[in-house]
Amino acid sequence: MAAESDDEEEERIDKAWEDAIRKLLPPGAPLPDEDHLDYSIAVDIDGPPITHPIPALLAADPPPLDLDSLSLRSSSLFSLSAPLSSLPVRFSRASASRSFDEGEEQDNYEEEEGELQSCNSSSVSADNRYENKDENEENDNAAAAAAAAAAEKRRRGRRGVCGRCGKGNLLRDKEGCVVCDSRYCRSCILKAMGSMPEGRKCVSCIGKPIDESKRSSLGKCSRLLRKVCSPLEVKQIMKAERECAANQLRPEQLVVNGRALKQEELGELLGCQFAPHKLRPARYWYDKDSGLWGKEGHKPDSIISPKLNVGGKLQPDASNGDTQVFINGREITKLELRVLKLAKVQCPQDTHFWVYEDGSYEEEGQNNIKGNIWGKASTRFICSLLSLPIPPGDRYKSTDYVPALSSRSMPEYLEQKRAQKLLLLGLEGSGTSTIFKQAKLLYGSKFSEEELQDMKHMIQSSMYKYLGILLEARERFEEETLMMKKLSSDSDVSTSDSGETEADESKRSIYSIHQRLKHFSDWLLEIMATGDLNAFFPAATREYAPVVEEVWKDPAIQETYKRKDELHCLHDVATYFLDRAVEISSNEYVPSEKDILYAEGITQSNGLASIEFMLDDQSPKSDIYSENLDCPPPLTKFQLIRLNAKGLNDGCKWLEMFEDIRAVIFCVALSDYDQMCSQGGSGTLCNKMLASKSLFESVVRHPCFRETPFILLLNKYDTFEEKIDAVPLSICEWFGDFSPVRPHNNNQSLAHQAYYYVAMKFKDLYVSICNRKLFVWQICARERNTVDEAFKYIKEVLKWEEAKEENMYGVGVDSYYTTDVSTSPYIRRE
Ligand SMILES: Nc1nc2c(ncn2[C@@H]2O[C@H](COP(=O)(O)OP(=O)(O)OP(=O)(O)O)[C@@H](O)[C@H]2O)c(=O)[nH]1
Ligand SMILES: [Mg+2]
Repeated sequence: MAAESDDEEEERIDKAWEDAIRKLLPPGAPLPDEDHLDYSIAVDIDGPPITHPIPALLAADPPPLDLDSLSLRSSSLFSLSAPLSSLPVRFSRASASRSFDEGEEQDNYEEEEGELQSCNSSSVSADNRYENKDENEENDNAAAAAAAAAAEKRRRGRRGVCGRCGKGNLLRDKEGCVVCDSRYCRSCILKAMGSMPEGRKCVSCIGKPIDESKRSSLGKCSRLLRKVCSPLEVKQIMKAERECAANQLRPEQLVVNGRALKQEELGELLGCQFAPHKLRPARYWYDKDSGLWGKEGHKPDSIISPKLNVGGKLQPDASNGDTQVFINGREITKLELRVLKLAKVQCPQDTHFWVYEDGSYEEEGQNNIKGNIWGKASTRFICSLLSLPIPPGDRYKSTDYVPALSSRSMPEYLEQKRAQKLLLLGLEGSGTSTIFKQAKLLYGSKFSEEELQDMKHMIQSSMYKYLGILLEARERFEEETLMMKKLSSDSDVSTSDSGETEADESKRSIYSIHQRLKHFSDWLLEIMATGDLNAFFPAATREYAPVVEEVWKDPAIQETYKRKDELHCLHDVATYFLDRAVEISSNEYVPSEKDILYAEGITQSNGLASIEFMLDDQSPKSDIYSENLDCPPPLTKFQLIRLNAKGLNDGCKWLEMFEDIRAVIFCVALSDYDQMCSQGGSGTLCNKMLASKSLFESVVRHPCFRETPFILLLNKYDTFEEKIDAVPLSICEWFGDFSPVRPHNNNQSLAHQAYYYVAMKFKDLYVSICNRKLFVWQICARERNTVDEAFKYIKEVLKWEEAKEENMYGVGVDSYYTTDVSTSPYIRRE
């Protein structure tokens, strides 16, 4: 092993870092405190290439910083111009990801996190994932004590410095001990950890149990270790870290059905075909007959191999259910009951079911199999949405399932791996379905024949809907105009000679259409009034296509369309589709990708939609590598669930159905700031941005999301940019204090300043509600690459949050909130 760094190199790196930051700041501005580096608003916009020389951050290994390759342009950094020097540095993590040396940046990121949490000593716990107090008390064992000692050490020590030499800063690669979390710089790691017979542990920690919060990182090598050890050494160290006796879960750390396991039970549990994944020291319940498995006091978490001889007897209150419906003696939870009802299982109170491992069930004592709970695809879909388990493999399909004790194959393992759920929400028209469809096109499967057919009907129906809105408005405008005409002609009555032609003329206006089209119009409006549009179309689509085209081209309708800003329900895609009425109406029409993206909605019913996809876990920002350096990066499974705005009515009741949401992605259309929509049943008009704000608030306040990170996607930047010069942002009363810096004082465009201001308004609102950090990203959902970038950012945020949860890096939350909007230079100060 060879440690090459020395003090001079350290100093040089510090200096290079400072230089790089200084270049991003206006001349003379002070360097921001490391605590104030903030990655939570992301911008990625075009701008002139950087003109200053590129600093060589890291000279030899890895390669030097290459700003040119990064699209990190001077204009993509906001809040860095002269009047902003008081602000913390903020820049896009995605842009940054392309700007910094990978490992360096990832560690910076983690270290910053680590930094932040240490300010909040109360937040440090052995494992903040444990959900109940009892568990914490139970787990008050050596590992927890070690973690507490480590936390104390972190609190005492100066942040970011090496635990041995005391040098360095937050931004430098460091490696931590898996027992006490002391962190060492490149120069000291080998001296502090020796030959690492049990993996990354200080010499004094060898033999001690690991800090449980680090279990998931066992065997995952960091970049720093790869710098100081050869690949073979890294492999051996990682193997030892995973496999050595001191680092294994101990049987007494697992309590199943109220009894701590014995060594042989632990062996049976870990060696079975469908073992519980991510086992941690905790109390679990296990239903041996069905294989259902969960944390004590909670709903089932997975279905593992049945009939294992582990733990005590399953208790009725194991999952804390209160439904008076029992499965194999356990009172089930409300969520399970809901699924049973959706699966059409009759379950009045005091029903006791026996459920077998394949999902077949019978009422206790009746000896008569009534059906299979998981037999229907719709039930499995609902289970997957509600984070309830379904039997692994095809168990629910066959009754002759024979548990095999070995041969756990990789695909089965992957199938069991739980998808990370992302809930996508937003006001109607904010762009959620466009994002959903982009994700499907980017990462999922192609649209099937059936989906395309559905999309085609959706587009055809929408086309008639747009036409109906226009025809209705035309009638109104015609009436208004004729009324005005009449009023003025009444006042001119003494001077005019009344004649027949004039009387006719007084019944016509620019909004009048030909009598033939009028019949069609009346008929269509009548159908729309009965709410029967979808039932009638698209069957009649082809027949009426020529009339639709004629109506659309009629001057009266074109005049009406000119006043589209007054038609709040008319979407701007109306012209995109109406211009092609005949083509779209034909039998042969197949929607193009562009049509699919421009169409409103995902399916005709446009309700709940969900897709699963895998994203590779490796990112330019990550320094976690699997032990096998040659194997492809691990994949993370995501489930994107899109709930449309209608599903959020009724006080967001639907949201209760979603547990285990890893992140809420809230979408807001930036261009909504001057738009109106009708609110609730009353039909009163309300500014759309304010409606978004109030929806956002109610979702953030929802008890289900108390611990869930939020990512705000500010969409439709393209339309926003187009209109911001003509329509002041302050037209929306929430943005009344927007005060842009004049262009000659500042090289940020007005749209850019306004975007930043809106982001800060939402961040500030979020902090005021839940005192947490809101992550913000800008997109144009119709442009695929911006959605791709957004998902990369979301993936990073999740990793960041995970690192925080696992309490790996000793972090505090306070300095997140230095982004107080009152410091924004774009706000007028009285
Ligand atoms: N100009 C522009 N249009 C966009 C953008 N994102 C979405 N749209 C369009 O806005 C319209 C509405 O977007 P949707 O994705 O259907 O909005 P939604 O949130 O699903 O709303 P509902 O389905 O109506 O509840 C569609 O025509 C999209 O093509 C964008 O970034 N820029
Ligand atoms: Mg839509």
